[in-house]
Order: sequence, then C-alpha cells, then structure tokens
Amino acid sequence: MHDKGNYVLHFPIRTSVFKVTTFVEQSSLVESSARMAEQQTELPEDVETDDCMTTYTYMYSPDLLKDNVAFITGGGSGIGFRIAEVFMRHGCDTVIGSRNLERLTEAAKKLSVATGQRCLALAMDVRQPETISAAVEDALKEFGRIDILINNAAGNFLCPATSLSFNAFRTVMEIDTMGTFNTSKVVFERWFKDHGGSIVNISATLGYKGQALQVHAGSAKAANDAMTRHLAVEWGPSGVRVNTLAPGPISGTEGFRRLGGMRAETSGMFQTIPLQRAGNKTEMAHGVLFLASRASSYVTGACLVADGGSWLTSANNLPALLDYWSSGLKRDK
Ligand SMILES: CC/C=C\C/C=C\C/C=C\C/C=C\C/C=C\C/C=C\C=C\C(=O)SCCNC(=O)CCNC(=O)[C@H](O)C(C)(C)COP(=O)(O)OP(=O)(O)OC[C@H]1O[C@@H](n2cnc3c(N)ncnc32)[C@H](O)[C@@H]1OP(=O)(O)O
Ligand SMILES: NC(=O)C1=CN([C@@H]2O[C@H](COP(=O)(O)OP(=O)(O)OC[C@H]3O[C@@H](n4cnc5c(N)ncnc54)[C@H](OP(=O)(O)O)[C@@H]3O)[C@@H](O)[C@H]2O)C=CC1
Repeated sequence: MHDKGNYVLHFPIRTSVFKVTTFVEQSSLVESSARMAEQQTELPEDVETDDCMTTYTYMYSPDLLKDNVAFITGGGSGIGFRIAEVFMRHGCDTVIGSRNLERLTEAAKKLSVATGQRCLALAMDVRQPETISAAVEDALKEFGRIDILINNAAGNFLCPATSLSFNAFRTVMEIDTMGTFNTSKVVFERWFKDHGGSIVNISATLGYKGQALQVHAGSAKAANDAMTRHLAVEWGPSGVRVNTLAPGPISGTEGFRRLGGMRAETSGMFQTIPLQRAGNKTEMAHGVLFLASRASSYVTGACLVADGGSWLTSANNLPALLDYWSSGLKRDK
C-alpha cells in the first residue's frame, strides 16, 4: 500500500482533488514517520545529562585514538563532556579544563570509571593565558604529550543588541574568540610546534544568517571560523591541522536550554529542519572524532556543519525569540 510503486499506480484513478491530497498526505506522513523511526534506531546512543552512556556502539575503530592525549576546554559538561567520553572510548587519555574545578573533578571520575582511560581535571580560565600555560604544564607532566586540542569552552545567552551591555558583548568575545586563540597559541608554542597535532574548534552557525538575539555569540564564532583558516595556513607546515565543527541545536546541553531549544522542540519548530529533529551530543562527538583523528589526515581549514540542515531552512524568528527572552526576564524577577 505504501510503497512508491503503489503511489504511481493509484494516483491516476483518484478523481477528487480532496481525496488525492488526503491520500498523498497520509501516505507521505506514514512514510515520513516510518523513516524517522528507522532513523531514530540508527542514531548513536546518548544520555541527556552529563553522565556517561550505559551502552556505546562503535562506528570507528576502537583504537582510533590509542595512546593519544586530548586537551578539551569546557570538557566537564555538555558537548565537551561527550567528546571526552567518546575520545576515551577510542583509547585516548584526556585533560578537561574550565573554571569550575568541583564539576570537572566529578566529571573526570565518571569518565575514567566508564572508559578505563585516564582523565585529568584542571582549573583554568581561557581568558587568562597564564592559567592556560599552567594547565598545559600540568598536562605534560601527567601525560608527557598532547596530540589533540578541542576548543569547546564558550559562553552564551539570548539578548537583543539594544539590551546587551558593552561588557556582556566583550565577555562572550573574550571567552569564545580570545579563549580559542589563547589556548591554541599556548598549546602550539609549548608542544604542537615541535610535535604536530590536531585542533578542532567548536563553532556555531549563528552568524550565517544573522541569528536574532545572538550578535555577541554569532560574531565571536564567525571570528573563530576565520581563525581556523588563518591558523591552518600558518601552522600546516608544522604538521598541525586546524578544523571546525559547527553544531546546530543539540539536546541535553546548556546551549539548548538557554537558547529556547525546549520551547522550539515542543512547539514543533524543529519540523522545519531537514532532518526534523535536534541533534545529540554523541553525534557531535563523532564529527569531532573524525576531524581530530587520522581519519581526516588530509583535512585542514575546514568547517563541518553538523546541524541536520537546520540553518538552511529554520526561520530566524525574531518575535518568538523576543517573546521567549522577555518571558525569561519575567521569570527571573
Ligand atoms: C521559543 C524560542 C523561539 C525561537 C527559537 C528558534 C530557534 C532556536 C532553536 C533552537 C535553539 C536551540 C539550541 C541552540 C542552537 C544553537 C546554539 C548556538 C550556540 C551556542 C553557543 C554556546 O556557547 S552555548 C554555551 C552555553 N553555556 C554557557 O554559557 C556556560 C558559560 N556561561 C557563563 O559563564 C556566563 O553565562 C557568562 C557567559 C555570562 C560568563 O560569565 P562571567 O564571566 O561570570 O560573566 P558575568 O560577570 O556574569 O557577566 C558579564 C556581563 O554579561 C552580562 N550578562 C550575563 N548574563 C547575561 C544575560 N543572560 N543577558 C544579558 N547580559 C548578561 C552581565 O550582566 C555582565 O555585564 P555587565 O554590563 O552587567 O557587567
Ligand atoms: N548546545 C548547543 O546546541 C550548541 C552548542 N555549541 C557550542 O558547543 C560548545 C559546548 O556548548 P554546550 O555543551 O551547550 O555548553 P556548556 O555550557 O556545557 O559548555 C561550555 C563549557 O565552557 C566552559 N567555560 C565557559 N567559560 C569558560 C572560561 N572562561 N574558561 C574556561 N572554560 C569556560 C564551561 O565550564 P565552566 O563553567 O566550568 O568554566 C562549560 O563546561 C560551545 O562551544 C558552544 O558554543 C554550538 C552550537 C549549538
């Protein structure tokens, strides 16, 4: 009844326009949900919280990162946590660095228990180069090498440009853009310059069409996308690849919670995304694993957009975002 051959055979004998439309709509709805159900079962495992997955299905060789060490900023939560977990499941030891040492220490314990690899938690602020240098020294003392740097640390919130203070804009630029430059420069000069390495910056598609209420983060990530290309050119001869992964809306993350992801999902907005759903953190980690590892040995200066096609089709909905933002202000009072 629902295979394509039957559509072709049945279509001409439907006489009423209403009936034809209904039939086609119903059939394609059934097909579409069947396709989505099929797709869901093919999705990599994930859990919404900052915990390790209880099961994991390998898509890459389990020893892809064997004996490697990865330095992951913001690795104690969200996408960064899952990147750390997936890397460790592929034989990598990790360093996770950010401001909140208590959360990092807890995360490092969970990651080591689940994967059997070592994870070192280090306090650092990507806005303060001296704290990055100290963390890099500690990492080298512990592991003797760094092969991969993931610049994942970032800060964001919804805010219209007119309500954004000068300091708020500067803060996000300093964390996202300066932070990425600072960490890349410290790791390059201390280790990658002489040993090579792979850098993956976590970006976003916000700047592609000027996402409303996001001038701070969109500008910061656009600068990072340019930085990826500049550093790929300058550091390629030293054996350093520099690439970017740009996620779309990813469930189980702080970004999703802060930017209206829940409301967008429950109100059906994600139906306009070509893949009709939010992404999950493991899907992001798999993209980063590709870019960070030898699986992409001839790729540098590239940006892998991992957003289900979202930025191509999703409305830049200023009224809905303003409404969501102002309802948050009311809640906070
Ligand atoms: C219904 C919805 C309608 C439509 C939706 C349609 C489409 C959306 C669909 C789905 C969205 C789903 C997913 C998102 C998709 C893409 C996301 C893309 C990018 C995501 C990027 C991210 O980075 S997410 C990461 C989120 N995590 C964090 O931010 C954690 C770290 N953050 C922080 O530490 C803080 O928040 C910080 C960034 C403010 C930094 O902290 P700190 O250094 O301590 O700075 P402060 O001193 O606190 O503040 C500095 C100045 O900033 C001002 N400020 C702080 N918060 C706000 C705010 N919420 N609004 C405005 N201004 C703020 C603060 O006041 C300070 O300024 P002063 O002038 O007062 O000094
Ligand atoms: N979630 C989403 O849908 C999307 C996310 N992204 C990007 O993915 C990445 C992860 O976001 P997500 O998982 O949502 O959010 P999280 O808030 O979980 O991750 C951000 C991390 O950055 C760390 N961080 C923030 N400021 C600093 C700082 N000054 N120095 C060091 N570390 C810092 C935080 O730790 P601590 O507080 O301990 O410092 C936190 O672990 C970000 O780069 C974000 O821009 C892009 C598109 C969509």
